[in-house]
Amino acid sequence: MMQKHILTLGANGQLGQCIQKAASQFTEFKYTFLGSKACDVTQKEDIEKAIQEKKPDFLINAAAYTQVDLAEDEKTKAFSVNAEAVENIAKLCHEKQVQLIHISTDYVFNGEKNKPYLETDATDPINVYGASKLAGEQAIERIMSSYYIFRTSWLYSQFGHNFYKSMHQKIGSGMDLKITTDQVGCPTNANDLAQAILKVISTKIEAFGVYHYSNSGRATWYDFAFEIFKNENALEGVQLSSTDFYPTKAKRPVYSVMNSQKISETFGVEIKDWKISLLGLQG
Ligand SMILES: NC(=O)C1=CN([C@@H]2O[C@H](COP(=O)(O)OP(=O)(O)OC[C@H]3O[C@@H](n4cnc5c(N)ncnc54)[C@H](OP(=O)(O)O)[C@@H]3O)[C@@H](O)[C@H]2O)C=CC1
Ligand SMILES: Cc1cn([C@H]2C[C@H](O)[C@@H](COP(=O)(O)OP(=O)(O)O[C@H]3O[C@@H](C)C(=O)[C@@H](O)[C@H]3O)O2)c(=O)[nH]c1=O
Repeated sequence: MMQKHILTLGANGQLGQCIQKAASQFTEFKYTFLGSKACDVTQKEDIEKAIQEKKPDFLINAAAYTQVDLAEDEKTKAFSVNAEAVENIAKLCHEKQVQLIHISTDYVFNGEKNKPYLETDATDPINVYGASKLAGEQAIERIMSSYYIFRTSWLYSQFGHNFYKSMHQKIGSGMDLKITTDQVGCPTNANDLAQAILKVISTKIEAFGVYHYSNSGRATWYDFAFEIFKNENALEGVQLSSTDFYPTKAKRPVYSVMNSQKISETFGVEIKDWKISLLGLQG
């Protein structure tokens, strides 16, 4: 049987690098990884060329504009990558019968709920990044049916820029760190997400649609920072304190814990506790 081919765009970002790493555990597939230089998703002809040349069965779109605060001032750019480019990807995937795997965010919700968000809950983004990601989701839903949209939250890993790495860099610095308790969500190890994505594809179940995938449990950003330093026995080396207000340009949802039961029941994807998964990365 012909090996199925997975094309990943935005391959040098945090998730893209985690997918490259996870690929070694899913050897039944052939892979192509293209970064933003090889395929700029805002250029329709770049996507067209990549699909034409590689003829993938699956396209994972790991490309995104992810700077939540800057997006407030760069609305056009955020929408260009997170919405318009996604619309073109969806059109081309639909035309060429490529299954699309797209990643979205907990920031599509307004945070007014107080129990974990379900896929069926109403979206209502409160910042530009969230609005641009929602527009991307809606374009896919309008254009095609053979898609997976995985909404995830608070991604971190050994790759790229993320909260875990910025805290880690402060170990032993003696710095005064004030970390907010004003949001409750769930840190998610991007390596776990990468494995979940490949696992879903490998099941061949084809139950398309929107799925929530995060690690389990709940945390504030302060809890997350505390756990990072604790795991390194480094609580002494910084001045860590909590604050209930850390001013930022973009508003963020006060509550964005997601319920990942649907993906777990449909595909048998394992959902790890966030503290255990973090320890796995640090231990
Ligand atoms: N990070 C997080 O906390 C969360 C992320 N998500 C979603 O998960 C997905 C992966 O995020 P993550 O890996 O963390 O993000 P990163 O910012 O680490 O990676 C995004 C990648 O997209 C690339 N990219 C940006 N613009 C373009 C473009 N025009 N053409 C091609 N590639 C482009 C970037 O490349 P370059 O740097 O060269 O521009 C970068 O490599 C995204 O959809 C994001 O919205 C969801 C929830 C939480
Ligand atoms: C650096 C720092 C941040 N904070 C606060 C600011 C903010 O409210 C919160 C999180 O900070 P960040 O800006 O790192 O995280 P943020 O960019 O909001 O992370 C989000 O990224 C996008 C891409 C997503 O999709 C979301 O799921 C989520 O992961 O922590 C502190 O309280 N103290 C600090 O020293």
